[in-house]
Amino acid sequence: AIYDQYSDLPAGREYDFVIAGGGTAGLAIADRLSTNSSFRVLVLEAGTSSVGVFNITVPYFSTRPSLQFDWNLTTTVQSGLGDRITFFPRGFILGGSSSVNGMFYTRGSAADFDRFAAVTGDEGWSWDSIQQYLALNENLVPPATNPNTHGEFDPAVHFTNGTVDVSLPSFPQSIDSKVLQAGDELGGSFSFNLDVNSGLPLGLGWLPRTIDSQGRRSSSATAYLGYAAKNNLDVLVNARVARVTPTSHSKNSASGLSFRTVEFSQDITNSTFFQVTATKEVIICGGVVGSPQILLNSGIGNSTTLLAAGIPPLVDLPSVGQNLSDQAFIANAFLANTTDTYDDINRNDTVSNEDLTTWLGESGQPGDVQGAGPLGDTFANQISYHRVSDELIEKYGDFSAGVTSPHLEIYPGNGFFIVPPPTGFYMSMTTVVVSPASRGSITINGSDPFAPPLIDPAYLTADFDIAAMKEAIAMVYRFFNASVWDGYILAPPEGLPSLSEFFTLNATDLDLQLETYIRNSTGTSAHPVGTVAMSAVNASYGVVDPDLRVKGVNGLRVVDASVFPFVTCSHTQVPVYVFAERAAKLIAAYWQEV
Ligand SMILES: Cc1cc2nc3c(=O)[nH]c(=O)nc-3n(C[C@H](O)[C@H](O)[C@H](O)COP(=O)(O)OP(=O)(O)OC[C@H]3O[C@@H](n4cnc5c(N)ncnc54)[C@H](O)[C@@H]3O)c2cc1C
Repeated sequence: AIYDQYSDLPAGREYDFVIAGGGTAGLAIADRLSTNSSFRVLVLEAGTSSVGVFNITVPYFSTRPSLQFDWNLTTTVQSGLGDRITFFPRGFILGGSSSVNGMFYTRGSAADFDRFAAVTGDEGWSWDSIQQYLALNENLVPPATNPNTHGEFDPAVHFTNGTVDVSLPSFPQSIDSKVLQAGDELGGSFSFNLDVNSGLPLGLGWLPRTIDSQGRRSSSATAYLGYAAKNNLDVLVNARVARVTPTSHSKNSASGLSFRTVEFSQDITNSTFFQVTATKEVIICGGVVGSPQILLNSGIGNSTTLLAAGIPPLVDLPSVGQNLSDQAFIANAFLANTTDTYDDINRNDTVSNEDLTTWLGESGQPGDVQGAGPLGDTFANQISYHRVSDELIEKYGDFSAGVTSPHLEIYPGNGFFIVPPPTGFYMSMTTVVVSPASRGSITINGSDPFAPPLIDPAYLTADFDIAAMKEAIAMVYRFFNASVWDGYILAPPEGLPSLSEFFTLNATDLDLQLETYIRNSTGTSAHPVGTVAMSAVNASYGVVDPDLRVKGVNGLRVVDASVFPFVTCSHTQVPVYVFAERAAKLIAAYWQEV
């Protein structure tokens, strides 16, 4: 069951597994482990319950982020972004970021997973090996209102028996046919790809999303946890983990320490802590920020910096918090010659209310909706993936996972991204550097376990990243050069040249304009990874081994986006589910054997 107060948990209960963080990975693991009725599982989630939260159920409302369900973190001053600080969204609710994300279903490339296998020396992370976990996770269903999706995906690469509902777009956008026509006309890297989730994502294709057949968000909370009906699974919300502490000595690990006790608080304004000890393992699933923060608070990290922060170092693992990789993102909004966009939904209550009535359907009951109309869908119907030019690769090297893996993602949106200006109708062409070279870090800010950490994604600090973003924006202009857009685009985003000027400006002026625009406009794609990176068993760097056990200690694993050594070329929820599914298997197998 889901509990608000520690005192409400069943008295005297012992737990085999304590999971710190009830997010995307945490709830998937909790569900899988608790299918074994002899395992007793406790999840500690810092945020609130997701049960009955209407706004996160309606897919399009993901464009109206609710600060109540977010950690409200910001980055440090970003030198690559003209010394700006930027918002760094993370879900603060059961389901974690899967409860607030944009619901794009993208797996990454086969090469991404093969690279994971190569750097860890564990074939179990290869593309072929992870198909079984994709199958456990994906439940491809017809979209709400059951439109014809023939030709929008390749059924041979999808799965229909998994846990999270996945569907193709349900609501046609007025730009759909133009986008596809432009791709046909231009060919090249905009050539049609029947399925960007086949492992070979290059090209332009349709975008599946984690939305169910009734047009509702399918998250780790709705799909894996449900209402937590199993009596061997307890979930405590409003429970913020401060640290893990050594429980007993063991001969089986390098440091002799076994971290099986979790210290947490239900009121971070006073320092009352509760402690709970796992008889088998603690699994940290706090995400790319929470997980390194918990480890560092526990004295697991770079001993020198821990001492400086006033924390007694217990295990010297200098990679904790390092290697932060996020994809630079710009939602380039062009003024368009139309009134048929999404813009009014987020600025005109009459339109929004009508759309909500359509989404609710005849019953008008949130639990029994039809999910029709724009609110039952997310904000993009297609997506495209591209390589940068050979010239760039020669100059800077190739930061992608391989030649069939992209550096850039571009996707059209039928409106201004998130909240539009009061007037005007827009078409967005979002550009993302999906294989960044920049690496940043997350460090704790002193010894207060709940003080927000210092988050430095180091956006655009590597020359490759800004050069790649320039190529992405040039691709957008080439895209709009297709004849199907004649007269459709009226004006560029502020700071960019008009469609015709772009091709006539001299190279130096154009480059300068792009540089300024990009540094002023870039923010997070919300896909950070890498701060508790996995590495080969004997590697001199990294934090967890290929089985996701924290190196050099006993009883402690980390499973979430923080363990990816590289960001996949995709949005990151599907890879997180893959890691959670495999981790659950590894954990269950380990404890069944011993
Ligand atoms: C706004 C947004 C939009 C996104 N859009 C997409 C998209 O469209 N498609 C896609 O594939 N990916 C998307 N992503 C990325 C994707 O959702 C994340 O990569 C993924 O959900 C991360 O999973 P996780 O398990 O690593 O972390 P989370 O899901 O964030 O889970 C971490 C959990 O741990 C909890 N926690 C943290 N610290 C503590 C602590 N000290 N004590 C207790 N609990 C703690 C958090 O509250 C949270 O519930 C988006 C992310 C965001 C934020």
